[in-house]
Amino acid sequence: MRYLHTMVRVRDLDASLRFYCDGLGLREVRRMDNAGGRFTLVFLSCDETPDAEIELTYNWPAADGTTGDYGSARNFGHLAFRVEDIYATCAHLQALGVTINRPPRDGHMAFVRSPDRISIELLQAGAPLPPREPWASMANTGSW
Ligand SMILES: C[C@@H](O)C(=O)SC[C@H](NC(=O)CC[C@H](N)C(=O)O)C(=O)NCC(=O)O
Ligand code: NI
Repeated sequence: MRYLHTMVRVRDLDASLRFYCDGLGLREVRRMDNAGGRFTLVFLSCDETPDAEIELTYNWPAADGTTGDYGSARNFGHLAFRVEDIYATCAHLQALGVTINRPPRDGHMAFVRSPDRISIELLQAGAPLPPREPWASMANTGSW
C-alpha cells in the first residue's frame, strides 16, 4: 500500500496557497477545476517527500454566494513537517502574519495554524523524535 495524500478543505484558496507555499515552502504540483462540481483541487508537495501530497479542496461559493460551514473537526489533529531551521521557519511565518501558537522554546517543536485553523506541527531536523516503537521503552509486563 502507498500513502498518497491528506485532503483538507479550505475556505480561501489564495490565503491557503500563501500559507502552505510562501510560508511553509510547499510547491503546487497540479490542480483540477471541476465546474460541474463547483470545486478546485490543488495538490501540493515538499521536495524531500514529493509523493506525500496535501490536497487542498476549495468548494466554490454557491450561485447565491453562500459557502459551506466546515465546523471545527476537532477529531483531526495536525499535519507535521520536519524543517531544517525551526527558528528561521517560525520567523518567516511570523513575518507573513502567521501566529506562532506554540513557539519553539525547546528548539525542537512548534505549532502554527493554517488559515482554516488546521494545526501544523513543525519539528526541527535532527531533534529526537518519539520512538518508532513506543513499546520498546516499556517494561515487558508479560500481560498483553
Ligand atoms: C482527486 C482525489 O484525490 C479526490 O480526493 S477527489 C474526491 C472527491 N472530492 C470532491 O468531490 C471535492 C468537492 C466536494 N464537495 C468535497 O468537499 O469533498 C470526493 O469524493 N470528495 C468527498 C470526500 O469526502 O472527500
Ligand atoms: Ni483525494
